[in-house]
Amino acid sequence: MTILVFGKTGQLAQELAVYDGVICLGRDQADLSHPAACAAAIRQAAPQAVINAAAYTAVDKAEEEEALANVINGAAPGAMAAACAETGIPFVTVSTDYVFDGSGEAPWQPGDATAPLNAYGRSKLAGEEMVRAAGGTYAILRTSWVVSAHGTNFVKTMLRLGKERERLTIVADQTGAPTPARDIAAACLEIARQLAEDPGKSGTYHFAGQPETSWADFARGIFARARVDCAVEDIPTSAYPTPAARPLNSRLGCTSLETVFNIPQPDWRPGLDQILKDLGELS
Ligand SMILES: NC(=O)C1=CN([C@@H]2O[C@H](COP(=O)(O)OP(=O)(O)OC[C@H]3O[C@@H](n4cnc5c(N)ncnc54)[C@H](OP(=O)(O)O)[C@@H]3O)[C@@H](O)[C@H]2O)C=CC1
Ligand SMILES: Cc1cn([C@H]2C[C@H](O)[C@@H](COP(=O)(O)OP(=O)(O)O[C@H]3O[C@@H](C)C(=O)[C@@H](O)[C@H]3O)O2)c(=O)[nH]c1=O
Ligand SMILES: [Mg+2]
Repeated sequence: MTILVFGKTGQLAQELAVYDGVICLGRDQADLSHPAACAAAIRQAAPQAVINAAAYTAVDKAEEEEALANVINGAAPGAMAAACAETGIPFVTVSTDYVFDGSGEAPWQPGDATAPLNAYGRSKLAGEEMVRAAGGTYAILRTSWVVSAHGTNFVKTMLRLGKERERLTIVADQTGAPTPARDIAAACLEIARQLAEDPGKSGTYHFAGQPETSWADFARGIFARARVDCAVEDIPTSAYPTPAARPLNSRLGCTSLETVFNIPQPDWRPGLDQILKDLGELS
């Protein structure tokens, strides 16, 4: 199966790039701030499926650049989905826990009401709506707290800060689950393959690691595994002000992905160990 991937340098894109039959388009080949160019790239490459692994992911900066975030996270996947619908191929795109308002303590299910707290979440939700409206074969895969050895993420930030400082204050009242980009890549490919066989599986699904944790406990776990000597002090979100508000409850209910696609939730702990090994922080 030939699969066209939007994104080349990002966490997910780099994990997809290692598979045979995957062609990754970087920003120089397809700029998502020009949605029509993304549609044209699909028509030109004539793949058997498309995965969108590119996005505007700078959550705080999006507050100042909401219009640009809306084009990259909204109109661009919309145009990709329309081009895929035209040519009759499956489209897989990735979305986020940040489409929810984070209320309550129950895991969010795919059909639950969305109410993003920030500009990034609104832009991702706009993308979801445009992808559904395109009327083709699609999967929207919402995930959370993506980590890998590549790009920028919480694991790499903690390793950097933890080596510089004796103590860090980390929010302890945001609950969710880290998700290794490597597992998301494998899931996206399996979903694309199954959608090509059965377009009836189209829909919105959740995919996150397990078990649930907080950012503070996750930081402690990273330091324990990598043997970094840095104390973590729990703080409430109110003590860590940021331009963008973040949801307190980021739990994602992932059972429908397992029922429909037979893709189980990964345990993020061996995934973290593999990332630390890839970074040379664990032998
Ligand atoms: N990171 C996370 O914690 C989470 C991510 N997600 C979603 O998962 C998906 C993958 O995220 P992740 O791999 O972490 O993202 P990254 O931030 O690691 O990478 C984003 C990618 O998008 C590309 N990109 C950004 N703007 C453009 C543009 N205008 N034209 C072309 N390419 C562009 C970047 O390219 P360049 O290097 O050139 O800027 C980069 O390759 C996204 O849909 C994201 O919203 C969901 C939940 C959590
Ligand atoms: C560096 C640092 C962060 N934090 C907090 C801030 C935040 O609530 C949490 C995680 O920080 P991050 O910068 O990784 O947060 P953020 O970039 O918002 O992470 C999100 O990215 C987008 C793209 C998503 O879709 C989400 O699923 C989620 O992964 O840790 C501290 O409390 N102390 C610290 O020293
Ligand atoms: Mg971030």
